[in-house]
Amino acid sequence: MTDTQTFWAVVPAAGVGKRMNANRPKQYLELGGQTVLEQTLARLLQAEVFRGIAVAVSEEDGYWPDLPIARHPQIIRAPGGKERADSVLSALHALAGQAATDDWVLVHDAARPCLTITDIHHLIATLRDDPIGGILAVASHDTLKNVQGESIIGTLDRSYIWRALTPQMFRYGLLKSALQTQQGNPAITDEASALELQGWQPKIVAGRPDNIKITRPEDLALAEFYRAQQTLETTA
Ligand SMILES: Nc1ccn([C@@H]2O[C@H](COP(=O)(O)OP(=O)(O)OP(=O)(O)O)[C@@H](O)[C@H]2O)c(=O)n1
Ligand SMILES: C[C@](O)(CO)[C@H](O)COP(=O)(O)O
Repeated sequence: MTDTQTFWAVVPAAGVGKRMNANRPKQYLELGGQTVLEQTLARLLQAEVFRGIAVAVSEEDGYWPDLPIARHPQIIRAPGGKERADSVLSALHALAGQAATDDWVLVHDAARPCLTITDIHHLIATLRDDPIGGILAVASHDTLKNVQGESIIGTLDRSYIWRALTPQMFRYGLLKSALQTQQGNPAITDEASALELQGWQPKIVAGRPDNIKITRPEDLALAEFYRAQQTLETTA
């Protein structure tokens, strides 16, 4: 195991949060006395493994400059893109000249503030000597149905079905190349799908199911609950 590897984080934070239906993009909603984005970045900084964190924020976004964390020495701002994959690629471009081809990049959604330091360290420890990389994910524990309209047309074999989370951890050069090749492809909703379409088979690493993505209004209270539970765990 080489201890001289370098790790970067990329945080796509340029979405508008349509499904949240709030008065501002969901990453700027209040959570635990700060914004969701600040809480997510705090978890990444607390892991004490990243050389730098590139955050993709919308150009029109008036909220970002007012956040104290925007001036943190490890934070690098990048312009957001039309889709999440474009924002991630933009953040990778912002690391050009600093990140080496074989450096690791962990891409983590700004909308996932319940990520634990333990899961960051677990993902890195599991994949740091892997040639490709992989993702945190959660195995499905429910029966899953294939549906057309309002009718069930089949039942999926759930032993093959996992829910992808973030961070998704890949080598800088490989990830940048895959996202550039797949730019504009609407099927690319995470980093792993871009690698898959290039013929790679990223690894799955079991992560905590409370690492939820704040997507709909009810998710904010759930995130508050999970973070409170995590605090109890760490102080027990
Ligand atoms: N053009 C985009 C779209 C999304 N994201 C980010 O990608 C993460 C996951 O995306 P999602 O949950 O879909 O966020 P939104 O696109 O904002 O949500 P919605 O689809 O409801 O608008 C979020 O942190 C979001 O800010 C981004 O950086 N750039
Ligand atoms: C990257 C991701 O969070 C993995 O589950 C998910 O694909 C993001 O999808 P979204 O539609 O951009 O929220």
